[in-house]
Formats: sequence, structure tokens, C-alpha cells
Amino acid sequence: MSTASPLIIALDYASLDAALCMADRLDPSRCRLKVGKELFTRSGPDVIEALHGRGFEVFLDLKFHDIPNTVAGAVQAAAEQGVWMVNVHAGGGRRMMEAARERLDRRGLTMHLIAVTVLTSMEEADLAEVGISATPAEQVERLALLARDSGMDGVVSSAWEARRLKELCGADFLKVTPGIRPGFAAAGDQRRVMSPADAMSAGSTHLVVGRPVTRAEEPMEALAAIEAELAAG
Ligand SMILES: O=c1ccn([C@@H]2O[C@H](COP(=O)(O)O)[C@@H](O)[C@H]2O)c(=O)[nH]1
Repeated sequence: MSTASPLIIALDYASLDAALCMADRLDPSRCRLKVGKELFTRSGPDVIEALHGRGFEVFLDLKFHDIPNTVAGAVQAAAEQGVWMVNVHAGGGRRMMEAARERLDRRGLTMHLIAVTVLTSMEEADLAEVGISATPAEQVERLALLARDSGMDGVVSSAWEARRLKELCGADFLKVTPGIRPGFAAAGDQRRVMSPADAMSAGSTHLVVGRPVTRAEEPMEALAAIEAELAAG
């Protein structure tokens, strides 16, 4: 089932059972689901099949970063499992991203293919430590333009960069933003955070929300509070 909701709930769980327990409380008309490294490493493609069986569209957040041929093969495998969206690291470079795009196009596979720019857990000092002497905003812009020119459908960034990315890359370019924190949630390990309503006003097209819902005492109430905030604008 496709949904008009911008919400993507991150199922960061250590077992398939725990992830499906949460999925069974959610409604595919109200959100999409994200499967990341922990859950996929534990459960493999079974989790994708189980979520599809429950009617959810799935963002497979494995952030592929490898040589072009390897990434193209991984992206093809994701598309053949029918996932709605997959991502690669823009830092893998133009040839890597182009190889992924070409592989999908040549096989007639349709799936959103996006690139991670700068992780929302990073700030300027973290970039400096890995040898990047730019602010997160500058680095996101640089990688987003490279991603667009390499055939990506959009990027993962924080919502702080969404407004500028809309100006640079247009409204149709997907701006998938984790680090979403409603007023009631702690930032935790995230650094570049924003509230759901502010993120949408800034130009995010999709909001990735994990712990504020999945670790809430009442996950459905937390989700409803986020939906109410979005509806109020
Ligand atoms: O830059 C990034 C890229 C991916 N993520 C993922 O999003 C969720 C966020 O979860 P929260 O619990 O809401 O912090 C998580 O699965 C990350 O792997 C990200 O946070 N930042």
C-alpha cells in the first residue's frame, strides 16, 4: 500500500519478532517502515517479505559504500526484493552512484535510489576529524549536487539543510531527513535535529523517526502526537 504520509518509522530492533511486534501496531496507510543495518543483519530478506506481507512500503537503509560493481549488484538485489527505497553513501563518489543508477535502468527496475550526504549524528568537529574542512551545510550541498548529477533521486541529510537543498535541487528531489525530534523526545546521539513540523516547513519530503516512537512508553500515542503536530503545520 502506498501512503501520502511523509513519516518513515525506523525499525531499529535486534530481532525479527520485536520488529514485527511494532509493525503489527502500525498502519501502512499512516507510515512507511525503515529497515536498517541491525535488523537486516539479524533477519536478512525475511524482514522485507514480512513487512511487504503486512502492506508496508520499505526503505532499506543499508547505506551501501563500496566499489561501483559491488554497489550496483547490491542495489539490484534490493530492487528485486521490491523495496520502495534504498540508499548509498554519496562519499562513494560519482562512478559508484552512476553504476547503481545504470544497473537499475538497464534492468528496468524502479525504486527510489538516494544518497547519504552527512550523517545527522555529525557536526563540524566530527567532519574535521575525518579530514573534511567544511561545515556540515557546505558538505551536504557539495554531496547533494554530486548525487543529483550522478542520477540519484534525492538525498539523506538533516532537516537543517532541507531549505537550501530545495533551492539547489528543486522540490521533486527527495529530501529524506532523520534526526527528527518532537518536543517530548531526547536527541540522544543525534546532533542536527529538528521537530517534525519545522522539518516539513523547511522542505523535507520524508521524515525518518525511530526512537521517539519505537522507544516511547506509548508508541501509538507518540505517533499520533507527531501526526497532530504535522496536521497543525
Ligand atoms: O544521517 C542519518 C542517516 C540515517 N539515520 C538513521 O535514521 C534512524 C534515526 O533513528 P532515531 O532513533 O530517530 O534517531 C536510525 O535508524 C539511523 O540509522 C540517521 O539517524 N541519520
